[in-house]
Amino acid sequence: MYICIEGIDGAGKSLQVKLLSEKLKKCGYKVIQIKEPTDSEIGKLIRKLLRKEVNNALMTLLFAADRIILSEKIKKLLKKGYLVISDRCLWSSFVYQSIDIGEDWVEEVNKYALKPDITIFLDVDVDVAMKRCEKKEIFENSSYLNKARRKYLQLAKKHNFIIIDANNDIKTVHNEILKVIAAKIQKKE
Ligand SMILES: Nc1ncnc2c1ncn2[C@@H]1O[C@H](COP(=O)(O)OP(=O)(O)O)[C@@H](O)[C@H]1O
Ligand SMILES: Cc1cn([C@H]2C[C@H](O)[C@@H](COP(=O)(O)OP(=O)(O)O)O2)c(=O)[nH]c1=O
Repeated sequence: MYICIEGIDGAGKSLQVKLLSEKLKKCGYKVIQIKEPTDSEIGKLIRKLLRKEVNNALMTLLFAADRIILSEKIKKLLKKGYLVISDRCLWSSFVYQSIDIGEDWVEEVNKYALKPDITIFLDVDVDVAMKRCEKKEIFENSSYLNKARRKYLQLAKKHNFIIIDANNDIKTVHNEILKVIAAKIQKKE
């Protein structure tokens, strides 16, 4: 099963991916934790370019390329019975890249990227997220984050994301994620 945790910067994704992975490993599952952008050469280039204002079409293509390589790896892991838990996935491109250039082309270039079986959207108020963020990447300003949050909520409706209130404390959020995932895993077994 391919599980993705999504949300704006500061929602708590990387922390919750880690907590969920550790818990599921303790329960005896084979778990792989991943992240987008990845640590590949393309991922490294993306991180470098994120610090500059780069053409959005180029960023869309780079994110998609990074993701298509990753998708091939995920497919192999799923075949081996792993639970793959990701910090971000193609939905991040649907949110951040489509703000300027619309969703259709973003969807087209991500046609060959794997879609997660379950997407958990950590929904956090922008002011709470900003307080949690120390980094100053171009994405982290309040009007941008507000637009991104609204886009996530639209996608959540369309693609059945599970929405979790990420304003709550770390343990409460973790327990809610666990409840949802446990129910999905048991249903599949
Ligand atoms: N529910 C929470 N309550 C308070 N602080 C949190 C919570 N979740 C995450 N944090 C803290 O906020 C910061 C950003 O969390 P992180 O997991 O990196 O978010 P993201 O990956 O979504 O950007 C970290 O310092 C983390 O410890
Ligand atoms: C995966 C992905 C990330 N991003 C952006 C969102 C983030 O601001 C940035 C870096 O992602 P990330 O490392 O998750 O940021 P952070 O650790 O600060 O939460 O990349 C996109 O714009 N499109 C994408 O497809």
